[in-house]
Amino acid sequence: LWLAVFLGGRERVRREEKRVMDPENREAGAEMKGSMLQGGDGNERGDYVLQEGGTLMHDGVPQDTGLQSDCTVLEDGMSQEMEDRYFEHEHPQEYVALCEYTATDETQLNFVQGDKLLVYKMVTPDWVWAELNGHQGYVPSNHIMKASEEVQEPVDVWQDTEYFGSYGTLKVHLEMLEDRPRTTTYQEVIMQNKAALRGRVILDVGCGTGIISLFCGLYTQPKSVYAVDASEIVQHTALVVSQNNLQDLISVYQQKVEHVILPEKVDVLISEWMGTCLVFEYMIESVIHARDQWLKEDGMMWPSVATLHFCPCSAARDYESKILFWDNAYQLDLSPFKQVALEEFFSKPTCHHKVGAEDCLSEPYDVLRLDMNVLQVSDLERMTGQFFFKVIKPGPMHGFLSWFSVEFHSIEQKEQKLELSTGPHHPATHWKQALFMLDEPVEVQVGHLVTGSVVIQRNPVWRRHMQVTVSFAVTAEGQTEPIKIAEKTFLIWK
Ligand SMILES: C[S@@+](CC[C@H](N)C(=O)[O-])C[C@H]1O[C@@H](n2cnc3c(N)ncnc32)[C@H](O)[C@@H]1O
Repeated sequence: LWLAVFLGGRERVRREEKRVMDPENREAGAEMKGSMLQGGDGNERGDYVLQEGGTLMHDGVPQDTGLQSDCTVLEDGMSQEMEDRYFEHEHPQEYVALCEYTATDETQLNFVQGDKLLVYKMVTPDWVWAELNGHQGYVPSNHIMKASEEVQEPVDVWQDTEYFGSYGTLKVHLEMLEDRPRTTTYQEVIMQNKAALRGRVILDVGCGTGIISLFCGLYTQPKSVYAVDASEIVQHTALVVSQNNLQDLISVYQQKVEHVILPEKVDVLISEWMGTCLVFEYMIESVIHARDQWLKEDGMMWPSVATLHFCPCSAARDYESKILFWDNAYQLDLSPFKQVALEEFFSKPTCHHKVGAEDCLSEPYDVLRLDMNVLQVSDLERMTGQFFFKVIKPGPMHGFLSWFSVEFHSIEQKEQKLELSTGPHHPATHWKQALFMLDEPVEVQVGHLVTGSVVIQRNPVWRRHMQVTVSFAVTAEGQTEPIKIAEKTFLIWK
């Protein structure tokens, strides 16, 4: 659900620009005598001479300093125009000294490593005019770097600020609470296991408003419930717990579950962690960490199993409105926009999309089945599933529809389970379905086979994101040569 906020939110931009310092240059002492500037390393920089009249000479060649040639040189080596220009019109910028520097005359500044200097102007490629502790003077440019570059801001590859920020708003939680198929499934699981939960310790990973913990407190008599969430919403959750007089049973922690220290191990770990295409957001990783850290050996995971389903489908309305539209609009051929439209509309799945069950062209196929008791974090990097569809309804196959379901195993009756499905044959949930549109439809007939694979590759940098590659072949009944072979990769969302 974070997605909606994320898409509208501000993305962090990784700073590509990085100043590379040459340690030899940095260490080399620069000399300056009077108005003569000398390059510190004595190599390419040569000699600079600021002549009367303001002309800066480099190895005898006049340099363009951006100054008028008829400006007058002041006693300290600065021209009047420099002063005007630097001090009245330029905004000084903060720089940091990379190492110590001892001035070789009174027009230069002394400084030590870490000093913060205000730089007014780059006078030559090697010298800047700067200020330190109220004194102004020349500073060799290879001894300093911009303060903003000083410490590379660590990139938040989990985007936790935005992520937990979005879960800190009530709008997101209201949408989840209003999703009755979702919320009542968790309620039912707890009620059905009421007897087995008596005296047990429960961990609610990502408790949000606390609804699951509150159900546990209300319907069962657990020993204790630990409700953990890193978003600010839990400040209110703690009040709600007291308001319902459940503070002796439920303890609320505002922390990432990876960092929480609980007083004891737990019998049951319950969490609502599922995202688009089951795993987007990769909160599942936090659940696995919590399981390994806090669940007793024979403890119960809820959900116990999570399954991703795919199904070939028609989506004529989407294809017509987004792609065919460009063939003829207002009696004009706008088809050159079709390629742009494919990129813009169909390079990512259409999420939270409701496709009718009547648009499914075959029975769905379980492409991934995750056993939450044994799943490892390393399994999440690349997940591959196969599909094998037999077409039961003819039509244009515009793409694949995907959704997930989760199972909750009973604590006492091993065979009994409760299921929450987000598919088109079940009551709509806030997840709806994800539609993976092909670039062009394939006509399929009853009996055709659509076989292939789905690969979910987690983004190696942005840990909440992934790409989904669907490869498939369509083969007519009784034939061996496919009518169509294709592959398409979709981003969710980076
Ligand atoms: C999908 S919401 C579910 C909220 C609530 N359990 C419910 O059913 O209404 C997921 C919640 O998990 C929290 N969360 C995600 N990752 C977490 C982590 N690593 N540690 C703690 N909380 C986390 C989020 O802040 C969010 O409130």
